[in-house]
Amino acid sequence: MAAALQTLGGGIGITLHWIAFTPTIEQQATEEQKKKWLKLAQDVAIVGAYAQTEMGHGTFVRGLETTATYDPSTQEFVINSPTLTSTKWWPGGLGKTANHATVMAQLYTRGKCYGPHNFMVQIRSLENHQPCPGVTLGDIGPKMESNGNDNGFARFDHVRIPRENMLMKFARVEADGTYVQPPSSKLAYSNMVYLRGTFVMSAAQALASATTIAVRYSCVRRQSEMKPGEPEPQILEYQTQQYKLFPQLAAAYAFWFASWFMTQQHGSITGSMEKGDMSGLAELHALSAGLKSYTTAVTARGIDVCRMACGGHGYSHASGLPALFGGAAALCTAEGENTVMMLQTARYLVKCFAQSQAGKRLTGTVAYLSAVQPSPVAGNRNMSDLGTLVAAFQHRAARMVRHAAMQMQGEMQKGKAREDAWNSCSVLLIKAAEAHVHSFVVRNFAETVQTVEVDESVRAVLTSLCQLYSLYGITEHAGDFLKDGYLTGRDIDAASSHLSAMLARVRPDAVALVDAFDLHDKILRSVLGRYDGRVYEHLYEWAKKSPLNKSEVHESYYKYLQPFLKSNRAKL
Ligand SMILES: CC/C=C\C/C=C\C/C=C\C/C=C\C/C=C\C/C=C/C(=O)SCCNC(=O)CCNC(=O)[C@H](O)C(C)(C)COP(=O)(O)OP(=O)(O)OC[C@H]1O[C@@H](n2cnc3c(N)ncnc32)[C@H](O)[C@@H]1OP(=O)(O)O
Ligand SMILES: Cc1cc2nc3c(=O)[nH]c(=O)nc-3n(C[C@H](O)[C@H](O)[C@H](O)COP(=O)(O)OP(=O)(O)OC[C@H]3O[C@@H](n4cnc5c(N)ncnc54)[C@H](O)[C@@H]3O)c2cc1C
Repeated sequence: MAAALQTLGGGIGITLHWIAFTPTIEQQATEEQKKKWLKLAQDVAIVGAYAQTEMGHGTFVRGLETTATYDPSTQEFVINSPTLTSTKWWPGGLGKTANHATVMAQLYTRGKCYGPHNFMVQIRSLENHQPCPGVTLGDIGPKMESNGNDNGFARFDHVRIPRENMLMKFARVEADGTYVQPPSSKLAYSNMVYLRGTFVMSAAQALASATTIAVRYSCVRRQSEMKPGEPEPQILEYQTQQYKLFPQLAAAYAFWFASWFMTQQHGSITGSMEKGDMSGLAELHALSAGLKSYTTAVTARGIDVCRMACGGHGYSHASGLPALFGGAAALCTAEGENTVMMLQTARYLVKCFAQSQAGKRLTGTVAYLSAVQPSPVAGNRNMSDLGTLVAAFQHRAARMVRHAAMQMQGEMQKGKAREDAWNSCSVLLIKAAEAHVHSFVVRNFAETVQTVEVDESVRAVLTSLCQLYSLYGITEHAGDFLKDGYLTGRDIDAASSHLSAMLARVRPDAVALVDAFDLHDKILRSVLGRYDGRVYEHLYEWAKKSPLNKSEVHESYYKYLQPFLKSNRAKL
């Protein structure tokens, strides 16, 4: 993944060739079509972009305006951008790098629209890289981060492609224009499900990078006096610094383990789908959408906490943290904007809740929804027991899902249309879905630390990290757990004091825990996070290389400052 994210130099980028274009061929092309394009893509004999989003639509895929109209007389599709807002906008590599693109377009045949489908379109000449006839291309301009990637725009003016360029593994158009339905219309979205799943690992890696930088730097940096007259301590000795960094470190491990589960689930469910069993698709979509949304949001916030914990040097590009934040922030929007994705998970939860109310036994990641007792059993809980912590998160999620679903039912009973009831409860629905994903991450973390094949001393450290992650979640969201009395004020106090104990428990292993991510300096690209800890010498060397230091007196002095100073002095 790190290699794939490596751009080939400023201004071009083939990240999306690897993580979106090539997987789309793998997942949506027929065997015949794979023979034609897959090896070319894998050998980078062609470079591709995944062109779905348009200037006017990103979230609402069914609202995309690009058209692919079938012409049976020539057995071709005509790809067209009918409006300005239909201009493909954002796809990575589309501006200057790619010579092919999978284009998501509304399929029209025999005068009827069959919705969004993927089409292979050559966009640049393989001889001179000039845009193909009818294709207008360009870069969309500077962005918050990742300016090495040429996110681009594309317009199509009645560009003709052979019928065989429709990716036809699921849906097909016959030579005479007959449309053949896919097993599910959502299979055209399969690449997005796959990519969302990979974002969970991207988030874990990003948070692992940020915590590696911040923890290592917090052992190098000495500041202030903890006791008068004593030497300045490492800033990691301050409990507040531990409270900032260790929950992020624990989350990095939690998300890393969640990405293992996501990858395994994706493999097994898509394996079943290959055999025609579509039953797992809804769960896969809900899990990938929710995990992508949750992990990328927590990661972006967590990276900024790490940046702030490193003081002024954290704000310098020398730390690598601003770039990491910018990249992680992109993950919150790309591949399905986080709010919309979490609402997709909420939609699945409401559906499952209704099924469980109707007596159906739920399975998979929602099984707990039918098993959790509505009546709280208050009492002195053992807040250091992982089973107790997992049960608390599941009870919280089940209560919030039930509450949101019942609110929606209540709105509809008052006569509101389902869509209006949904919208007026969508904040509750989002919070319930977040609680659901949070409970999954906690449960998965606990199950992984209890079963992973490691030395018992390592298991003990991972168990402490899992307790820390869970206790942090409970104290940060205490109101959710207190609301129905499932946890008492005493339980929350116990959780807080146990959390403090866990901070102190993790401290001696903090550097080992970040070293275990095994992120090379070349990947970290951070003076503060250097493995050898020689921060100050390298910070000075880094600064001296700043372009502003190429000359002792910068040309701007002669152009602007000198005349300005002169005129001000003349007035004295
Ligand atoms: C270490 C790294 C550190 C930092 C990072 C460093 C660098 C990174 C920096 C820059 C790079 C950043 C990113 C690069 C990576 C990737 C690039 C990005 C690519 C893209 O963004 S590609 C475009 C992505 N676009 C989207 O995801 C669009 C989102 N919208 C949708 O998916 C759909 O429109 C939506 C919202 C699901 C709605 O679909 P629709 O309207 O058709 O359905 P409904 O809501 O009506 O639901 C109907 C029904 O269908 C079910 N369903 C929906 N989707 C799916 C699905 N995919 N699979 C299965 N089922 C689906 C839904 O559940 C409903 O079912 P029900 O009726 O309830 O039974
Ligand atoms: C770095 C980067 C790389 C990208 N790479 C690609 C790529 O390679 N290929 C590609 O096709 N696209 C790519 N994209 C585009 C990306 O997929 C879209 O930006 C994303 O899907 C969001 O769509 P949008 O930008 O239209 O935002 P909108 O959908 O307009 O969202 C704007 C706001 O409206 C809210 N909103 C929208 N719908 C709803 C709803 N139903 N309920 C509640 N709130 C809603 C959203 O939550 C959001 O806050 C990339 C984007 C970025 C930032």
